[in-house]
Amino acid sequence: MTSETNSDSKTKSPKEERREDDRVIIFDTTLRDGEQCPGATMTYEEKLAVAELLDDMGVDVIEAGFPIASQGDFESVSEIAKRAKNSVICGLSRAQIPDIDRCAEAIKPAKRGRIHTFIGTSPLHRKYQMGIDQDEVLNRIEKSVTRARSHTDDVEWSCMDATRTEEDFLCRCVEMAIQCGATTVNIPDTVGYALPHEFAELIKMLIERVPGADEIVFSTHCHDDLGLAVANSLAGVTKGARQVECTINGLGERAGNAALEEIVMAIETRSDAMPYWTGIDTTMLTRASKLVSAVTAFPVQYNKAIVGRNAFAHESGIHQDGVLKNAQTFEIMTPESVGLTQSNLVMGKHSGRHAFREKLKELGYELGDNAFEDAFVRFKALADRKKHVYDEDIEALVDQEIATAHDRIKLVSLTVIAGTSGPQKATLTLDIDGKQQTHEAQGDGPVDATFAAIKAMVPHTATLELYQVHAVTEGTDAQAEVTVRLEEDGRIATGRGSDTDTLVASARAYIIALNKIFARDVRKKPETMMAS
Ligand SMILES: CC(=O)SCCNC(=O)CCNC(=O)[C@H](O)C(C)(C)COP(=O)(O)OP(=O)(O)OC[C@H]1O[C@@H](n2cnc3c(N)ncnc32)[C@H](O)[C@@H]1OP(=O)(O)O
Ligand SMILES: CC(C)C(=O)C(=O)O
Ligand SMILES: [Mg+2]
Repeated sequence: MTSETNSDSKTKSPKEERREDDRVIIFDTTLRDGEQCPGATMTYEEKLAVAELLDDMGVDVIEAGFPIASQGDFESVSEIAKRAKNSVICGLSRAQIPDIDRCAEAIKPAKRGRIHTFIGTSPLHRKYQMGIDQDEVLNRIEKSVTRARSHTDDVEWSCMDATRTEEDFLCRCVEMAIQCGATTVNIPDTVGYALPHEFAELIKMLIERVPGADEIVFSTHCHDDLGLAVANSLAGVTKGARQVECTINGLGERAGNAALEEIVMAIETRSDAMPYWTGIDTTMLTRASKLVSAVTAFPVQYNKAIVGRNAFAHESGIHQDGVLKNAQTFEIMTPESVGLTQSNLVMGKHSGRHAFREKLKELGYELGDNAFEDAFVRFKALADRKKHVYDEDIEALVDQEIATAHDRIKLVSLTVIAGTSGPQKATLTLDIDGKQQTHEAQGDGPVDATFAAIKAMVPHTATLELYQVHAVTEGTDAQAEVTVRLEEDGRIATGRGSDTDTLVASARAYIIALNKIFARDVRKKPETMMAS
């Protein structure tokens, strides 16, 4: 790599020069492996929305779920299969006939469907997970892949824990899968154990040694336990793998999977050093990241490559100076290439009303004159205290104005009767539009009773999509942090409440989410809001 590799003289291979052999198939498993990480469960509608975006973005294969896992998973895979325009829709199944048949049924509506079947091959998985020997593993590969091929021509087979499997045995397993009709052989680093040079050698070894290897596609599926998932996947590609399994924001079991956005942008940005290419519309990466973060309620870390909020931010003077003169001094890719419509407006205490109005417009606010003046005065006060004012600060500043002006509901007091003798009751006092009201409600447990009391006093159509409790600290006096997600007309509002009393935290979280829904309605009509 020379200093010129990322300069004006950098030569990217034009599209027409791209060789079909160098195309890397992007297999997204956000809806399957991604959803397997604790707390990332998505609703049916959320899965459909994510799948639609992945399809539009040019993802080649969408692993939509594990159909035997639940009726819900079956239905979402099936609906995604029905709706997909371009992507191949894939379902996962163990090396068991009922799993495979259920998967085949789920992907049936797809224009192009794939069955993905897997089995553990390592000594640990053979002995402890399944209690079977090498011959039985081979027998199950034969039966499962053959069964999958009886349903479809597109069959992927995976050797779970491949990187801790004896090489000779792994070769025999891969050979068996190919003989029985697997068209893609996926090599998972299930526990994120491999180092890049080892993973590269493993792919090379399999391609060189296994008969029929040149007839099929080798795939990588790397986990990030040592932070090497992307490096390992790319190392595999350099030795012949042509499918990479990955997820948006790197979501997935434990530390996650290889991040799709990082794989795609590494291939795109370093096309001077690697001949590979993908079919992904990179300008949709930011949207995809935001959508997955919103539906899973998993925040994206600020310094996350490609999609973190600091990924293209420059705050220090020397960097700002360089970027203003030529962005390439400190940027190896443009924000626009990943779909960031980055503003040239750097907001600070020296900004004036024109810039502030433009910024508000860009963020989707149109305030009346009085509201604008109020917001501008508070923005100036904030900029005096803060070194850099981010878009989020301005949004919070204006939203807070809207929220406080329209904080229709406030919690005044809550008394709950719980325990085994039942019925569980909540007596709740709320301040609604400045007037105090009290209501007693019964429920199926104290949380249900509390929410029933809120619903009785503040009738609304939003439905409860998620209720989650986390202990912020340890011990029986821990602060409980409750997350409540409400859905109304396809839009989500999330509320977080904390208190040492879980029920008070629950009531707070619900009320915050409700207030957000009311504030949003007002935000749709800014002038009305300001007039009120
Ligand atoms: C590395 C990965 O990501 S693997 C995918 C992990 N994802 C998931 O597990 C999510 C979905 N899973 C589920 O909903 C459930 O685990 C189900 C429906 C698949 C199975 O549920 P259950 O029948 O209750 O079994 P349970 O999950 O407790 O145990 C797994 C069983 O599958 C067996 N098994 C595990 N992997 C495989 C495989 N690839 N092929 C065949 N059998 C397997 C285990 O040995 C165990 O069998 P046993 O009951 O004979 O001991
Ligand atoms: C099911 C397989 C592909 C998997 O997720 C893994 O091994 O990590
Ligand atoms: Mg995995």
